[in-house]
Amino acid sequence: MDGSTRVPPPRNEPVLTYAPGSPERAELRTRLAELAGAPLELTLTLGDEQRMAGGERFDVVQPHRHAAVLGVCAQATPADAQAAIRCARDAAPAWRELSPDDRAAVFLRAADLLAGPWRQTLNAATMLGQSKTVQQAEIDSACELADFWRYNVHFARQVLAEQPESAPGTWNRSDHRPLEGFVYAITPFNFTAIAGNLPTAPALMGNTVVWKPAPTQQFAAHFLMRLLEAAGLPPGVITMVTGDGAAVSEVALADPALAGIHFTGSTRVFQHLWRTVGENIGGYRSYPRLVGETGGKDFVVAHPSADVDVLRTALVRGAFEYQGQKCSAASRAYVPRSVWTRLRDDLVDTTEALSMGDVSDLSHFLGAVIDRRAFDRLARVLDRARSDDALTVVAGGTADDAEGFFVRPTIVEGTDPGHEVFTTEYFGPVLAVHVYDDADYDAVLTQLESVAPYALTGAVVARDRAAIAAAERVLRFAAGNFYVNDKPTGAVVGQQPFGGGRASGTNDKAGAAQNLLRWTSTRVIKETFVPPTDYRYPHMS
Ligand SMILES: NC(=O)c1ccc[n+]([C@@H]2O[C@H](COP(=O)([O-])OP(=O)(O)OC[C@H]3O[C@@H](n4cnc5c(N)ncnc54)[C@H](O)[C@@H]3O)[C@@H](O)[C@H]2O)c1
Ligand SMILES: N[C@@H](CCC=O)C(=O)O
Repeated sequence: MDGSTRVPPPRNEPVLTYAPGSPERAELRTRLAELAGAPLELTLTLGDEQRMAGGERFDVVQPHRHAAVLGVCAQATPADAQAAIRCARDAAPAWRELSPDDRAAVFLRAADLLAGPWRQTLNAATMLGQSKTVQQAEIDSACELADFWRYNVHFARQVLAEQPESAPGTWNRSDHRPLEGFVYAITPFNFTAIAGNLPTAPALMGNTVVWKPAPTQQFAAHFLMRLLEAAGLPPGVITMVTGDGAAVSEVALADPALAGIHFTGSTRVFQHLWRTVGENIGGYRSYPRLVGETGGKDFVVAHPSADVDVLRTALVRGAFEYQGQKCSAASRAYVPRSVWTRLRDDLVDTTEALSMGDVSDLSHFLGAVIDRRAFDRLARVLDRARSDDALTVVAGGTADDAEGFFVRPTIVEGTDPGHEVFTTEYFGPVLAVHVYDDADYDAVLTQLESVAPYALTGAVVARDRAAIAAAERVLRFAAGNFYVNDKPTGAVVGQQPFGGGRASGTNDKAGAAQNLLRWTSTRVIKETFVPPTDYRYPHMS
């Protein structure tokens, strides 16, 4: 990656179909049965040591069958966090001295292992632990993660190759150093790919990392760590700590060597981390880089010229795939009355027919929401919606936790576009619809632009080019990823670099050169070949 070698050109990992009779389907079924049948100890990884964290133990279960335990995990204690930071510090000199090509090779090998022999392990772990259907697991834990690793190597090469001009008689060089200290990567439950990307992107740039996965993603995170080891990641480059992170943050955010935070999760937690760093700012060796991709209240706005079939598909897939638990999920839609008249019954029937259940049965479109907390929160949202005169529940509206945390895909019609259903992130399968008079398209664009604090994803569905152009113009700052005649989910690494602004994050675009730049601290070296030997300038004579 110093410019003298060629790296394999990146390509997006093809999405396998898992159609009946396919070899990938058979292999996945075997792996699902194996992983479901053998509960694991979900340990910390501290250098070459794996042991249970010292705090309270808890079970990691299948969300769609909450009696089925996948493993036992434990809360990391402050002492565990200190041990992790020590590992990161000890591993740093050798890792940053390794050539960029050698570091890149680890992640290119990890990508090939993932796309090949490890594919069904990561898919099965993600399906069982996070209740993803096979389609949702395949685009996440197999394809997107392999893409992150391959494209990051490609983009890192561009970052490292970036060099300044040199005037005659001088040679200027940029030395893209890693940060001085450790990076703290904190990852969400909903994407195994994000869990894999957040610690490895800073590591690729020469940093060592303390990684804390979400407890509800810990099952797949465990296998991810094993995969990185199999790919040749040296011990200590990424240490993995388990649990909810409170004790880890107490230690990590107070450590003078905290060099950066790579976070994805809720706006509330990111703001808490940022605030704590602010309070401790005088105590760090350098200013920690704060990179966070957070919540969303993502919109689909339809114009009277919209194709109803395109709109219906964008809404069903955009709102309900993975139970609406994507930061990018369509959670509010603005539909002109003439289109709603033709769309409503069909959309409701399609939604009511979506099959939901244990994701090991590959025929389902939906699984369960992630845990008891999410279930209770969403059940309360549905209760409120049913008793609110300003809202009409037109599809779904029920939840059942007898076997798993199941929430029916729900559509709520709301007359007031300033209502909470159009502004609050619920992070579940709840789509709010506002029906507007056809003549009010421009006013609707203006209203939806800033009614919610977020600016992550959004989509316009229209055939009229002027309507598309108006949406692009008016909504320029309302989304970091904007879609025309498509659902607002499913960004592909290398094609739609992902991230949003406002309360949705720092928009450092995961899987792009912009993100990798944040994990470097550039030193510029100027060398003068024939230096001056007299301090005086000509104008002084
Ligand atoms: N913008 C994006 O790219 C993106 C992607 C995925 C998810 N998200 C957002 O993530 C949220 C859902 O994910 P979640 O429920 O896992 O989010 P969350 O904020 O509850 O948790 C995220 C991570 O932070 C950890 N955490 C919480 N408090 C902590 C603390 N004090 N110290 C250290 N770690 C702490 C959690 O254990 C978890 O690992 C939604 O708001 C969603 O929009 C955003
Ligand atoms: N990058 C994903 C969303 C990640 C957040 O949950 C998408 O584009 O759907």
